[in-house]
Amino acid sequence: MQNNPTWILVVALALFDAEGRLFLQQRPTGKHHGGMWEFPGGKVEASEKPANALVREIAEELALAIDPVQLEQAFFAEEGSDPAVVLNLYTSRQQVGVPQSLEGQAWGWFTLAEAVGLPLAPMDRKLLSRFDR
Ligand SMILES: Nc1nc2c([nH]c(=O)n2[C@@H]2O[C@H](COP(=O)(O)OP(=O)(O)OP(=O)(O)O)[C@@H](O)[C@H]2O)c(=O)[nH]1
Repeated sequence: MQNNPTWILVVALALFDAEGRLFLQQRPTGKHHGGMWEFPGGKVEASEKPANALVREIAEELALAIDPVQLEQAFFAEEGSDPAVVLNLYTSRQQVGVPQSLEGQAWGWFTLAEAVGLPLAPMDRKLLSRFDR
């Protein structure tokens, strides 16, 4: 990978519970988009496959074991430059139990109508609008 990439790949998960509610978490203040609500996930590291990066991020952030077989590719979004962030969103309806916020973020399960009322990271708002309500 080049030292100054023009884009970075971020993987994120739209995780739905049995009632069709969506899991979202709040970004820590002080980080890019601090205080905004987002899908769990993070940057894909060099030499990592995107789905494996997502499984790793969800384990690190929420102590949840996501089954890659239950991941479905959903939508892409792109934002900014130098580098552009390309967000690859997956969905899963795997029933996971209660997440543990290992990094201390607030989190919750939201209907899509509730989710759009939250302060969302801009790409997340675009991505959410793609789901049927
Ligand atoms: N994880 C995640 N990142 C998102 C979302 N939407 C969005 O714009 N981003 C942006 O994508 C980038 C991902 O950064 P991250 O901080 O979550 O990734 P990370 O944990 O691997 O990185 P770190 O080592 O910098 O903490 C940030 O610029 C973040 O603001 C989203 O829904 N989930």
